[in-house]
Amino acid sequence: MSAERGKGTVAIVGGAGAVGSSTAFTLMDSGVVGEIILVDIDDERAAGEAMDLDHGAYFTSSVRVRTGDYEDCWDADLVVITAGASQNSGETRLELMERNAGIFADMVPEITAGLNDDAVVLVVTNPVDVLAHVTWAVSDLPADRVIGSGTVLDTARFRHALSREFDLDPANVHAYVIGEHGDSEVLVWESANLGGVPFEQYCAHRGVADVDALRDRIGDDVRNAAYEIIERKERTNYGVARSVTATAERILGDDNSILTVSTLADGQHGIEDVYLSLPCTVNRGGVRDVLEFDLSDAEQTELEESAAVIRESLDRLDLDALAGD
Ligand SMILES: NC(=O)C1=CN([C@@H]2O[C@H](COP(=O)(O)OP(=O)(O)OC[C@H]3O[C@@H](n4cnc5c(N)ncnc54)[C@H](O)[C@@H]3O)[C@@H](O)[C@H]2O)C=CC1
Ligand SMILES: CC(=O)C(=O)O
Repeated sequence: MSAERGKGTVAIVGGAGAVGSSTAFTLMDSGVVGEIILVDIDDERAAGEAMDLDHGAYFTSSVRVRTGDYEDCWDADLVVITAGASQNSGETRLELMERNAGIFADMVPEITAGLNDDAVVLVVTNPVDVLAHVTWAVSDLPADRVIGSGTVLDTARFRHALSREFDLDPANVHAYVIGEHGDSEVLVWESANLGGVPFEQYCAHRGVADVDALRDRIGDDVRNAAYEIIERKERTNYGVARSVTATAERILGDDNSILTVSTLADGQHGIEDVYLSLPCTVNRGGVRDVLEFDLSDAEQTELEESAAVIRESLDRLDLDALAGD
């Protein structure tokens, strides 16, 4: 790691925006980061955010926060990309694709041209699966070092909903959301468990009368969470900041943690050559391995449909042209 005191350097591209600056704020408390570099085309706002954040370092940690340009990413251990347009109320994540793919095609080669060999790039901008794929395609980076923030946030929303429903410590809730970070995401009930007790068995234990209705209600809440928040405050930033910080901590801490980040599927569950979220072991090298696990037949079909949604979007982009081939 390159930063002072053996801690990591994180560059946040889009760092003056709501998600980027909120992520910088939460990263400052992580204990694994020594320097945060905010990179943004809005130089003035980035400078203001960096000053404001850096003053807070007095109270929390020895993290230094400063601004930089794309070349400053080259010294980073982790580059988080939050740059680009965000959804308006009622807009889907996929509707941002054309706007943000163009930005990525211009920006990513400059960010990655001189990147550390062992740096990891974590894409957050939506539609995150498509843009992680674009980042990989327009750079020379190996796929295991290009990660999308994926459904880490959706998995947190799912676990949060279950823990609130049953008034249970979230640490005892084990459940994943996989597939697209978007409307076609898949809540995996087949392996969901509360303290090791399978979901349906736990529902019986707690006297849940209509398990299907509970599944539907929680599924709708998790899938629509971002729409509900954006309708009220125009954006989501705090939940995602915490989920990106948690992912950054696991990467920089070399933790071998299992997270549902977006990765290039390589035959898992019969899916190939598309970035989507599956449970992955994450460490300093990025994605170490991708897990396959039990899905019901319906969940397997939903996952295939989710992969098809992402694939159709990718097919609308000319990846070769974006890569300048
Ligand atoms: N993956 C996830 O779980 C989530 C993703 N998002 C996505 O994050 C993205 C950012 O959202 P917000 O921060 O709310 O938007 P924002 O508009 O507040 O910030 C975007 C920032 O990107 C900067 N920017 C634009 N083009 C740039 C370029 N070429 N180089 C450097 N900086 C550039 C802008 O100046 C701005 O400061 C959106 O695409 C949003 O949908 C938001 C929440 C959750
Ligand atoms: C905006 C977005 O992707 C989210 O909050 O899930």
